[in-house]
Amino acid sequence: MQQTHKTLGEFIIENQSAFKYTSGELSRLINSIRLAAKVVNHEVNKAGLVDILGAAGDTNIQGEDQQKLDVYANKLFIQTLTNRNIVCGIASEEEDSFISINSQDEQHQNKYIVLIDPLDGSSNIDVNVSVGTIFSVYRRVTPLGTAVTLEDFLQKGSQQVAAGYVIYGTSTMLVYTTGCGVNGFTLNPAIGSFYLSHPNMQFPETGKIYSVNEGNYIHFPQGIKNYIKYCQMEEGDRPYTSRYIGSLVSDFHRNMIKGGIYLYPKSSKAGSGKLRLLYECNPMAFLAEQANGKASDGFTRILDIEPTELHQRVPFICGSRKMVEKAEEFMLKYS
Ligand SMILES: O=P(O)(O)OC[C@H]1O[C@](O)(COP(=O)(O)O)[C@@H](O)[C@@H]1O
Ligand SMILES: [Mg+2]
Ligand SMILES: [Mg+2]
Repeated sequence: MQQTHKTLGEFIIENQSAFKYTSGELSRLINSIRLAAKVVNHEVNKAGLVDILGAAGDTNIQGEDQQKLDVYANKLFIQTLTNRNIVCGIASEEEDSFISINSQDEQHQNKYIVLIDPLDGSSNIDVNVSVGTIFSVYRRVTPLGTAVTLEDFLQKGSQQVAAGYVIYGTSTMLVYTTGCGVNGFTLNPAIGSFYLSHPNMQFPETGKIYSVNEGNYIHFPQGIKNYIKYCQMEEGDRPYTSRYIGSLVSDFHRNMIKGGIYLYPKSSKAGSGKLRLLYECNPMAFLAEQANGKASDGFTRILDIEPTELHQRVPFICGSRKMVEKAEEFMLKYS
């Protein structure tokens, strides 16, 4: 990475005023995510994976077998955000309930909460395929200096002040928004700095890639079945290419660069879909909209959904605006 690219730190300082929400505290929060991501990246890539690969032998509240790396990443992000005394609460895919971080000392009246999927794409961990981390940041709604409550976490996605992901792939990137566009930073592992490599990332208005687990096809609503057939027809700009990595972060990242649509619909197997609203769909939807893309459950804008519980799942359709609108047309017409 030539030195010409500015570092994440330089970018934040330069854009302090420009960002809609960036405050010094929020910048320190993003920097904490960056620090933790570097350590997780090291573990994901280091030779000594034997000690943190494989199943941890537990299951999380979702009933999913926890991989050691899920547990390791979860502990690391929670520790980093707690020790740097930047947030007043954390909710994680790997924790049954939210964690209240009470710092009673006066000067630390932290106002931000973080919801996190510490390791996204868990099924890829043992097979050396890219995985990610997803985070979502809100201002608390209950009084400063008190213990956070569930109300602080059950906010609509439209209330987010920041959201982003880390992708541990052929290179490691931090991609985030604070409400004024999406910027991507690539880690130069030789010196441990993230450099602005993808300024102002935008979804192409349309694309030729659709990402869905077609193994669930027979369980999909009729509208989704018909949309998938539409993608495969020899007509107009189609057939599209099917690309599905099995890691939301990786499929989203590729589609944002090349143009495409990601679908995880509800099905007779997964009644509300698989992805969690608060720490997967909302942050990815915020990023999508900030990059001129779109995200819905097939009918409702993801960022407008009123959350009812911490780990609730919703159907998720996200990507290039025209492709999402076409899928919504099929959902409206056939479901
Ligand atoms: O294997 P499936 O059912 O297609 O699900 C794949 C999806 O599940 C996920 O792995 C869910 O995320 P977690 O790995 O964090 O549980 C997404 O990253 C991915 O898009
Ligand atoms: Mg996930
Ligand atoms: Mg996960």
